[in-house]
Amino acid sequence: MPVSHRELTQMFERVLTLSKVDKTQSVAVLKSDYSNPRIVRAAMDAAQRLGANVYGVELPAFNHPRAMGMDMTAYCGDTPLTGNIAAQRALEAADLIVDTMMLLHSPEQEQILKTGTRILLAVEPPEVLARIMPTEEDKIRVNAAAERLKRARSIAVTSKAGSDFRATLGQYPTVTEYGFADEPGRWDHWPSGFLFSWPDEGSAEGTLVLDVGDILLPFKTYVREKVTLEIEEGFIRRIHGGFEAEYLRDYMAYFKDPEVYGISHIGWGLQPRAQWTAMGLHDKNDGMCMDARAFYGNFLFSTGPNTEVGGSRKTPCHMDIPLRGCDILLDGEPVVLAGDVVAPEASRA
Ligand SMILES: O=c1ccc(O)c[nH]1
Ligand SMILES: [Fe+2]
Repeated sequence: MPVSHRELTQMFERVLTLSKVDKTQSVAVLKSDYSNPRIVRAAMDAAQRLGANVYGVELPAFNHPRAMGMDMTAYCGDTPLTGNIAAQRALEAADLIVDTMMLLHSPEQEQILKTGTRILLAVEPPEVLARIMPTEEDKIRVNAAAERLKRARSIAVTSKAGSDFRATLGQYPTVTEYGFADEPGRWDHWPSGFLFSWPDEGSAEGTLVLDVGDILLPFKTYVREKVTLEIEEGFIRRIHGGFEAEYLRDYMAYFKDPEVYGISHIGWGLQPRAQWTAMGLHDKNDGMCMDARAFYGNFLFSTGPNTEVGGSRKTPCHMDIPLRGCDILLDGEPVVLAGDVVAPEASRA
């Protein structure tokens, strides 16, 4: 439902406070032609009310001629910031950037974070921001799960639908998303509440079955008939099923890039305020549907780029695919069983 400007500003004051914004800080609000002006205004007002030095960085939108759709997660890598060194310097000067245009999965984001600047992505509709306000408790739970994932050397995912996937872990870092950017060099996304890593290169193997009700992002569709992905040596080798399988095959083939079939970040959702059902109540262009990525107990896997953790796959095609009802085991020990979080205890809602 609609959120008033006053409430949206107060929400930003709360989340920027959690992100350690105060009168000692400088805050840059990064925007482009397609940013939600209400979010830009609320972020600017809230940062000023917290006493920070506030400035705006506006970049002309960048449309890649082959990108399809409006979802910024669909076509990754090049952004309105790409190649604009002066704007990047202006952003690196900030203690915190509120990103209302999306730098995620771009090399520039990593370069900026390496300077110690924090980045908070905020592009979802105000109603979603309000329903999934981040809390210190979310941080504690996500970090508890991250302590377990950091130690893991293998992951196995199975489901009644027929998934039987495994990979080794350790080559790449664990990434947490709990909704506020409170530590130097941290990127986070409001709203969120999940964690992930990447399979060791070439180690992802087996089958992932997208069952009825699972979600395909950025298509923003619920699967209606099973799609089976066969994975060997880190890459999807076969996609079969009915219409959705054909649609996914054709969509990925469009990029004419073998790297689109690489398995990207894999992890699970820990946000009880995110709902599997929420996507059905929004238009495709309302936002990127973080409910689907963060809902409690999902297995979220993705395809394509791994540049944000130093990988070599800089393909633009990125699919985020959350599955319900999976068992997720780390080193043979369950963290999720039948789509419910079972361990570590400190991560359970
Ligand atoms: O918060 C996000 C959003 C998209 C994505 O691919 C990862 N994390
Ligand atoms: Fe993703």
